Amino acid sequence: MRKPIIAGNWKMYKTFDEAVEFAEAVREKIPSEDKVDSVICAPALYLPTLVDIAIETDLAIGAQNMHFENEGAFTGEISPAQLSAINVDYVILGHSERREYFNETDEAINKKVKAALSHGIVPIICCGETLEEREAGQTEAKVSSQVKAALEGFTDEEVKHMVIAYEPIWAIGTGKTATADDANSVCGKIRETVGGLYGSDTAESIRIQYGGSVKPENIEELLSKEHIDGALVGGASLNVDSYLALLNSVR
Ligand SMILES: O=C[C@H](O)COP(=O)(O)O
Repeated sequence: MRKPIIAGNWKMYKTFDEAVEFAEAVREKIPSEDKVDSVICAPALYLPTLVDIAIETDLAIGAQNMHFENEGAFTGEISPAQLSAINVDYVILGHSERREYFNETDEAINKKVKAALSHGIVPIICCGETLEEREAGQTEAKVSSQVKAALEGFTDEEVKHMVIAYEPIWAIGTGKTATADDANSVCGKIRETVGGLYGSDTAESIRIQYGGSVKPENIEELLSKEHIDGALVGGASLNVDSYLALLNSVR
């Protein structure tokens, strides 16, 4: 039985005061971590404060990106060592916005996954197809090649602790959600890909989220599907009531 994981991705939203207000409002209302892993991935400059607010609660804090080197002359970047030193638990890697606007490659993402694991940070590895790729029948090939590239060179145990987020790019921030059956089918293919690389035990253990216009109104149906173990949520994670409703949708 895989524990659901619901992660909010705040992207480049919220001022510092808004972030603090949100974390203070939700911290005592997070469902038990025995039931669901509840994560907020916030802009980097808020992370130390949010980690402090979330300490000794069931809320976990994540970053939205990081470099793969521990230190160096990389202006503007943040390292895995810096994130782990402030007790950040998760990091989103390879989000489609990073791939598209910041030229992140599969190779860099693979290095980042390695770096995250070596610092005890759980990577949330994103994959997903464009509308053109979907219409050309290339969804499975695209997603599977992204997953293979990101997961190259690990042990079974390491892979079991990763999280994969399937986010069809055409469903991000558009209000269009993949149907629960379509999302489940692609998440099932991702599981098969992981199984082909690391065996069925690992495939059954790794958690796969769906992301793309997830809201309190559609999360229950998504979570009811066999291969969907949670959600990576943008817009609907920015509001206290809606974030808590997403978490409380886990039965
Ligand atoms: O990382 C989150 C996704 O990009 C989904 O964003 P959204 O829920 O606003 O569609």
